[in-house]
Amino acid sequence: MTAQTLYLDDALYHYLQAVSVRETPLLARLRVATQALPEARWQVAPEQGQLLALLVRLIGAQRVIEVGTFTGYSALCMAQAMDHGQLLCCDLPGSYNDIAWQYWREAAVAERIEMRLGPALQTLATLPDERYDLIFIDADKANYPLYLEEALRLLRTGGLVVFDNTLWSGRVLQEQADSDDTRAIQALNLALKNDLRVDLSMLPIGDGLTLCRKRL
Ligand SMILES: C[S@@+](CC[C@H](N)C(=O)[O-])C[C@H]1O[C@@H](n2cnc3c(N)ncnc32)[C@H](O)[C@@H]1O
Repeated sequence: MTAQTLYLDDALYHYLQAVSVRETPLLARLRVATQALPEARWQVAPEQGQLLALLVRLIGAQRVIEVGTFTGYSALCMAQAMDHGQLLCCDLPGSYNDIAWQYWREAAVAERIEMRLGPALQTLATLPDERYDLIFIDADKANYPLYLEEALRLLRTGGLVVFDNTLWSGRVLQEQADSDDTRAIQALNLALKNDLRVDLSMLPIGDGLTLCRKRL
């Protein structure tokens, strides 16, 4: 029996990337362009992007929402995995919005993406119940518990909500949390453990990725 998830040192992590990540040249260019920005660490890891694309394909997602788009890397991964359908991206206005559109156009997926700029909770509140297949949450952490409630309203039965950063660089271990973001992620993780509305798996990939499948 495997007793514990394997610790990945640098060598093993690079091996995992080398043998499993199929990043396209366009995604690689977007990643390199993003690395030049001060907020570079916001972007998901390539293996996370690839997992999101796999999830889109696994459940045949056609209506997808992303909360937190930045330069569009995770959105591009998901959009390219959709044969048809629509990806709604929620973000705040920023110079990185244009970078996202530049790469989405180059990938010929721009026509299946809509971007709404403004606080995502306000955007989500305008959307209809139980219409969406997959929702990826990767924005303001302090609102994660509220995003869970909105996601469960918006998802169809069997739909997936995916939260990024649920290990929060280890800060989830803090007994006296030093920020609202940390407290919110801790609260979300604890609540999900016993939330019978969802099937649950927390993956130690990237900064922690939690998958929740809506049961009813
Ligand atoms: C971690 S980055 C997203 C990274 C992106 N998923 C990727 O892989 O490249 C978080 C994004 O959330 C956006 N954001 C932060 N607070 C937000 C809010 N209240 N509503 C909408 N977007 C927000 C930020 O502008 C930023 O672009």
